Amino acid sequence: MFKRLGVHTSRVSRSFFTRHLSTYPAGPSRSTHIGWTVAGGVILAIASYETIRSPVSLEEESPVTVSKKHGHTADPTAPTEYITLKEVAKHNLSQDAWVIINGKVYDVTNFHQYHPGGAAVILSNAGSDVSSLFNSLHPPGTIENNLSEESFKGWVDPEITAKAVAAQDAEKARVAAARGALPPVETILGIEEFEEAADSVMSRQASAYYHTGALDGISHAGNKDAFRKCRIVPRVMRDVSRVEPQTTIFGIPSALPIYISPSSNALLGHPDGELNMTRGAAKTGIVQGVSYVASYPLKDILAEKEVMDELIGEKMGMVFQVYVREDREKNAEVIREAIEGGCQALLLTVDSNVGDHRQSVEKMKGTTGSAEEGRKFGPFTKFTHGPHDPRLNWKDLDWLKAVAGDVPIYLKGVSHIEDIKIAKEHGVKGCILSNHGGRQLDRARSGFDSLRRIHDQEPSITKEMEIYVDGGVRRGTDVLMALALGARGVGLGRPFLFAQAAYGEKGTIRAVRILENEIVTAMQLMGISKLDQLRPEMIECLQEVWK
Ligand SMILES: Cc1cc2nc3c(=O)[nH]c(=O)nc-3n(C[C@H](O)[C@H](O)[C@H](O)COP(=O)(O)O)c2cc1C
Repeated sequence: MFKRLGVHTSRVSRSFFTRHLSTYPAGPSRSTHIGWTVAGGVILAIASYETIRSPVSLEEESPVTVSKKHGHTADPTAPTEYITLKEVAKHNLSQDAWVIINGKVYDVTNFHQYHPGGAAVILSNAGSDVSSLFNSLHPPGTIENNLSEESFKGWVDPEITAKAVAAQDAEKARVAAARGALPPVETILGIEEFEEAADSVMSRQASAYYHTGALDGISHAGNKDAFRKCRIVPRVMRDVSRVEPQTTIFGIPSALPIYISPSSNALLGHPDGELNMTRGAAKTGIVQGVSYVASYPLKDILAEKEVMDELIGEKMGMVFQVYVREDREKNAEVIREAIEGGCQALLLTVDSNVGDHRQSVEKMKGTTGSAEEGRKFGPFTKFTHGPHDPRLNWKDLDWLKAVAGDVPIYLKGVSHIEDIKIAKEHGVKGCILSNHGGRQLDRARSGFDSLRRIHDQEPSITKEMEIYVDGGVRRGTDVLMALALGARGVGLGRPFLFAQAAYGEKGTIRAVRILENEIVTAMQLMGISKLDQLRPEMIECLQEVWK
């Protein structure tokens, strides 16, 4: 539910978090209550992503008291008073909303409107225990990164939540066993095989979050289909004993024409989250795209980059993806932090000016929305969309350019050829043709189909500015087909999320190695030894019926 936001993020220090850990009530359920731990200054996720709703009901609770004394306080720092479920239940309004998360009560009245997943899910659960829902979708660190210290209202008696805690522990044990049962990473032979491995170690909700597309999933499925429509016409009898798959991506030298497309919430899959990708990208020489809403704090990712730079003896490739928020000042602060930390380009995501619309994930949250009668919207009703800013428009590029200084800007999520031309006029370095992995506008054309369209209509564009593609790329041949039609490189989102979820850093490296092998072999079989020998004539695609 919660993610880092521009507003109300008065960052609570780690000491706030650890203090709360250390004051957690003593007693039998203490060791089973918390799904998080702190190691070496880094918060490690061992949160269980269980599907349970708390089995606690109001009926199970003792009288209407606001608090009750706890009898066994062996730990002098343990709370002696608890907030009753009945008291929490009273705070179930948008102007007064409390929730229970892992035995702690939080006031989210000033937060719910900024919740990236929408206010509705918080409000429909206000006044209740949302631990299972929360744990299944949020990485550790979420609370302290988003809620102020004052939001913490107190504790719920651990005896009351013991059943829910036990269920979460069972899930933790299941995940540990599933990780132990994973086959060696070297047995993964194609990047799509990571999905099954990752699904076995993730909760149903976390898997759904990674897999899902918007609404009917037409764009999501269409992304892979777009590549299936095409065939390669290889050349023969050429010396391909030496092959060079190297190129530059976003102006950064890259071992391969691929990059890790920025994706949020890597921590949902693995305790090291985005750091797995930082390490994997550095060690294989490809570029990592870091999401504006990465689950690890940006400063931790940048610190890991520094470690990697030292290790590999050069600057690893890292670019920062930008979401424009209503609070531009806070926005600028985050972007400057990324640049100062060594990010070499900015990818401005332009297909997400409002939040997503993913029915399958919504279903799991159990939100119902409104069923009130009456006309809700008039012409040009002003909508609020959580942290996204629906005002985003071309003029914002002047603001971003001023913040970026010399750092080049690329637009991520472009489909229409006219938008590419406007972007060029605004001094943007390049565009990423993408429909956000089919997660935003369902039925939006795939990035690869947009590339084909450009190639048909105005192929010179790919010479005038850098064009990238993402969405549905799963094989080395997909990469080469995109390059043959004018792309400089391609991004992969889900494959790296799943790879790191199942195998951590090793998964990221293995995914790169698999793609490297496929790219090099396909280049040889196509009769080319360098990427610039790829030609559009080597690709033939089924034409759409309307052509
Ligand atoms: C779970 C998930 C989270 C994502 N988060 C972001 C994000 O924070 N910012 C962004 O610009 N794109 C995000 N994307 C989109 C990816 O960058 C990329 O466009 C997409 O995943 C490409 O499609 P693919 O998954 O088929 O490779 C996300 C995608 C997924 C699957």
